[in-house]
Amino acid sequence: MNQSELIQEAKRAREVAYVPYSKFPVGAAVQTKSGNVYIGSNIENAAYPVTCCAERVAIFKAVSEGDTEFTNIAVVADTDRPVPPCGSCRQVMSEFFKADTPIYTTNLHGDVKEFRMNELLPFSFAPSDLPKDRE
Ligand SMILES: O=c1ccn([C@H]2C[C@H](O)[C@@H](CO)O2)c(=O)[nH]1
Ligand SMILES: [Zn+2]
Repeated sequence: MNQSELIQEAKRAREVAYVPYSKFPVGAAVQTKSGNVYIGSNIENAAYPVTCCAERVAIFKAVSEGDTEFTNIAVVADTDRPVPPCGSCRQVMSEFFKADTPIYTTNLHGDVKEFRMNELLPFSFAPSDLPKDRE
């Protein structure tokens, strides 16, 4: 799936966002090496902090299917500039994405800004930072 098709999938996900509190729907679509595409939308909760962002829903759907090798992701919201993924989602992306994995951020005006993983979260805490001598 090419960039514009992936963005279309993210827009489709945005349509089913569960956002009764913020009324701010976000959509994401992530693609894996196996060629599968997983879509996610933000899912809010009356206990507000329990909310999960669209990006993490999409990534967790893939990982929960054993599909953990990602090639790219698209994120869309109705923002003036292409919507920047939050810090928590960047950390989750960094667990699975390579340093050069493309992240397409966009909005409903058709603005697209492409980043690499290491641009969105440089000097990230990584699995390799954990101590190795733990049982
Ligand atoms: O990149 C982003 C930024 C925000 N949100 C969600 C979280 C919350 O439901 C709403 C407002 O922050 O948007 C996402 O899903 N992705
Ligand atoms: Zn987020």
